[in-house]
Amino acid sequence: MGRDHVKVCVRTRPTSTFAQDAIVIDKEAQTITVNHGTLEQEAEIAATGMHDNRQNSFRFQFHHVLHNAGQDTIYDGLARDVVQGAVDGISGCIMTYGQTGSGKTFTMSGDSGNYQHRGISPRALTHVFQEVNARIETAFSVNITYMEIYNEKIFDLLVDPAVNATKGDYTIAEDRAGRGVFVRGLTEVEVKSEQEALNLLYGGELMRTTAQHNLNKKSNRSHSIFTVYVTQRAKSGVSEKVVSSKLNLVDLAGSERLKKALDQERLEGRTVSDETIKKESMYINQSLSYLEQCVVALSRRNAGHVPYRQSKLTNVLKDSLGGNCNTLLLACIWGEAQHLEETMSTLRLASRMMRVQNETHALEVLDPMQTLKKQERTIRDLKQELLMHDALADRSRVVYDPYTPEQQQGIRRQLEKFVAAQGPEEEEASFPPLESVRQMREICRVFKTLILEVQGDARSALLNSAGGMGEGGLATPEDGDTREGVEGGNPNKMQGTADTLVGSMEPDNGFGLGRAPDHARPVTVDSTRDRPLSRQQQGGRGGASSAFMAGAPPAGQSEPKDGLLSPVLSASEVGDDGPSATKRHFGRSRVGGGAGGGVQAPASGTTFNDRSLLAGGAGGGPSGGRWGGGGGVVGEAKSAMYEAFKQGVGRQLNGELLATKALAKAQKEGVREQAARVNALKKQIDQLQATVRDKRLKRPSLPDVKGTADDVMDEDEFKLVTQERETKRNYKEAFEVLAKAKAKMEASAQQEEELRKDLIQSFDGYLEEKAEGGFEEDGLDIDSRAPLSPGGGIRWDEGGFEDTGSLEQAALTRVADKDQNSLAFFQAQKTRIATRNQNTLALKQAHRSKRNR
Ligand SMILES: Nc1ncnc2c1ncn2[C@@H]1O[C@H](COP(=O)(O)OP(=O)(O)OP(=O)(O)O)[C@@H](O)[C@H]1O
Repeated sequence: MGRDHVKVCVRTRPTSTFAQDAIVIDKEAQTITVNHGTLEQEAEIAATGMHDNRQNSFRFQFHHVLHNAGQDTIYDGLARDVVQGAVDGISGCIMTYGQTGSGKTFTMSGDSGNYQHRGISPRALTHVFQEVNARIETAFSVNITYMEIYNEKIFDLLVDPAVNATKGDYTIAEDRAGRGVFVRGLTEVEVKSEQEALNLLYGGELMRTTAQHNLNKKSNRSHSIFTVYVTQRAKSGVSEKVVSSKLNLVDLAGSERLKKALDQERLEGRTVSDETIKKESMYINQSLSYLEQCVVALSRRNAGHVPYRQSKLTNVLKDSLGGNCNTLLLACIWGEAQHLEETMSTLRLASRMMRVQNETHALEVLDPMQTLKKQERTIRDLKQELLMHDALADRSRVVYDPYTPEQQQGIRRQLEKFVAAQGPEEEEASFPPLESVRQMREICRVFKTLILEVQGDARSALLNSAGGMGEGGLATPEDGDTREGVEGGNPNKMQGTADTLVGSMEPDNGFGLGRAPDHARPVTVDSTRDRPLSRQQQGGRGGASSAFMAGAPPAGQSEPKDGLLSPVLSASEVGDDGPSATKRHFGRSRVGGGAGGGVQAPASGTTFNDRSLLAGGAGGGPSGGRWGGGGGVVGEAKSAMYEAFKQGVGRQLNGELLATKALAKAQKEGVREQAARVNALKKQIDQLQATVRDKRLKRPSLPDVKGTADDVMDEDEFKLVTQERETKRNYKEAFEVLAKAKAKMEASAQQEEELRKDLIQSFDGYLEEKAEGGFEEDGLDIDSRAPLSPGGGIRWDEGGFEDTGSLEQAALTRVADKDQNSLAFFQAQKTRIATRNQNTLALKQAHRSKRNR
């Protein structure tokens, strides 16, 4: 076991405008000095020409400072050891930390379209499988999980995003003997090859971006954790030891301040509300600040309480921070002047991390199956030894199987003879011959039974004689006493059965039915009738209460000594609605409790509903995504591409959108006209009603035949009333037409929104596909439209039909010629692109069928 400090390295993102005056890197001493004065200080210095004594120069020392370093340097110089440790049985964790855009994802995952620029994760998988394949004497099992923590909620990246949306939150558990901290319920996939592992890595990344579209959450606003579990045991099966380790590859969310996050999102054209961004920033900052609190607590000489449980991130990383783990922190910084504040904060946390110490040792556990097998082998060997020993000692009658009832009876008869023997000679003759320790043990056991029987007989004889000496004197069969044993007038039988229990051995060598003791009687309805029922019993419903009513204690519960049946649930547990309602209540209160820190986690399906999707996606233009920034297509160029896309690849979809838009507009106009008609009719009704009312007030009253006054309508008034009735009918009809027209208009508007969203998504996919051209730079040309079938297939090309099997083979040969190790990466990319295309297609089809419903 060894104690090691967390290794901390700083990586600068290459930039042409590196703030050389403000950030001074000493590669020899591995230090960074930041000359960071506040704006007020600088203004003050400019105005007065005098420096104040506030510190504005900070020097940080790290294990490594890598300026303009390539991906190879990062992996071979830093990450390789951690991965090697994980294969050797010591868990490892590599974390990237820093502000958005500083190169965290580039460092961890790299460029998925470029083999040379692949990051730590794909390289680590190559490394792991190289070791697994090389160590032929060891049986490895490699399992993978991939998750992200977004707004303090865990998302499984190895399942469809829709599954995550319906699933409740996952729980974090700890297995001290094996895998350490893990997330219960997360999909864990066993992988047999590097390519399978790479497929999961890229598949998970694809899930992140798919969820980005569907849930409007952005991948760089979440923490992602890719975990590789390695279990190894000796193939020979001689050792029952199992060594477990894991490798956590953590890409943390951007650590910038809220204002910067807002500016950045706006710049990238992300179409979500400020509230959403604020909420994301709040969760990110909260979890990073808890991470910092843990690091501060751990960096103290005597680390007391470490607040791991405050956030999901720190809880999941519990054993990577101050636990049994080789931890490497890669702090990524952007060396430009405008990012100085973020750089300072990154360097501060990184330098604190330098003080954190971890304990590293391989975790060995015993495989229960192997242990059992080993013990079975030992027993078999020992039995053989014993047989040989018996044969040599002429003890051939010794048996090692359990004694049968007949053999036990034989011992019993011999012992009875021995007990009945008179004098030493008889005793000697009746003494059972001793053959083995096992036989001696069995003799003792049978002897014990005999003694207990005699004791029991003596006790019951005493009791019977005491009972017979009571009121009625000594009981005789003539007295009509029907007690067992007495009935037949055989005192021996009475003694023999009085205390012989059901299944006990009887003196005549058989198993008697005996008599169950009183205390062994089951509780009957009668026996509980007199007992007062507790409140819970009276109030309980369902299974538990019916068990009470039948008088039987609930399964698994014994009857309490005081005679009262114990309640299934305590009073506090049983609510008015019975036990199940109580459970529901607990469930709710637990949810409430889980939302600690004053912020309630979003209930699944609440935050990420269709409406928020519409709000984000239907913003009128293509969503920013990864294309919005980081050197991608920006602003006007992107709009121009979008326009071109609408006229080209997306023409059909755009045509549909325009037609639907026109229809929606015409329908809106129709609704407006119909609403005017309805309003006019309403006005007409009001006027008619007023006129009729007026007329009714003015007309004279005439006495009727019964002498009471009654209203008589003149012709004019009759006409008006008829007209009013007619207008009301027209109004009703017009209103119904209006309602139908409105419904149609809303459906068209919705269809328009969906088409627009489709168009934007297709555009995003189109851009991404274009960007896959990165392979071409490398000479690894992957055709994203070609079907991914190992046997090949036929595809349409400009020149006509082509056999893609031979094309694929040619591409593979080219890749292998260039670098044999890149084959798995190449294949995984093909799978990723094919999956992405399938996802896009499925998404479009789902939208279509929804629209047509
Ligand atoms: N060391 C580097 N060399 C070359 N390009 C880099 C380097 N670091 C970052 N980049 C480029 O900078 C851009 C932003 O990097 P990246 O996405 O890795 O940043 P990030 O810190 O992960 O940001 P986010 O928090 O948004 O995910 C990418 O286009 C990436 O290719």
